[in-house]
Amino acid sequence: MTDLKNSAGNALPMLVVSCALVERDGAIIMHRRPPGTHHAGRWEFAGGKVEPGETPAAALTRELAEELSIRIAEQDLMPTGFVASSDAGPEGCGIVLLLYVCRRWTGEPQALNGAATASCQPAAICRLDLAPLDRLLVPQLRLALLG
Ligand SMILES: Nc1nc2c([nH]c(=O)n2[C@@H]2O[C@H](COP(=O)(O)OP(=O)(O)OP(=O)(O)O)[C@@H](O)[C@H]2O)c(=O)[nH]1
Repeated sequence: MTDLKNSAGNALPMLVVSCALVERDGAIIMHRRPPGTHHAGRWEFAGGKVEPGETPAAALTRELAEELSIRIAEQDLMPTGFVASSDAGPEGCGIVLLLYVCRRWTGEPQALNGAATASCQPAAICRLDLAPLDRLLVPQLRLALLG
């Protein structure tokens, strides 16, 4: 457990950003975590950790370039939902996972470093073997896509 605290005395969680990339037919591009990582083989919304000094949008832009080799513009990211867990995470530090929706990007998404991708209609996402926090985001995503 981390002993980092903010000025209110709360333990600082790891901040993680993720993105539902919505294709023209409404399918979402999902990402399967590569071998050797925490939750390897489970599906997630693409993204990753926010590094010190980064904004969430900048971190997501970087992660999508590194993870899927696509480019996005920060103004195309729509904040959509979040989940907070006090005990998830490889170091037990707690995690706040933010979800954005993005409908526009440049490049063809590619799975890199042993990962995989799949196009999945929103109604079918919950049938994937999802990482636990990503599963909690699915109802928020479906609500946002209805609007
Ligand atoms: N998306 C997601 N991440 C989770 C969940 N539970 C959990 O501990 N995490 C952690 O959140 C972090 C996600 O960041 P990441 O995708 O950049 O992590 P990584 O280990 O693949 O990359 P790294 O090589 O930069 O450490 C990882 O430490 C991962 O273990 C979960 O349910 N969903």
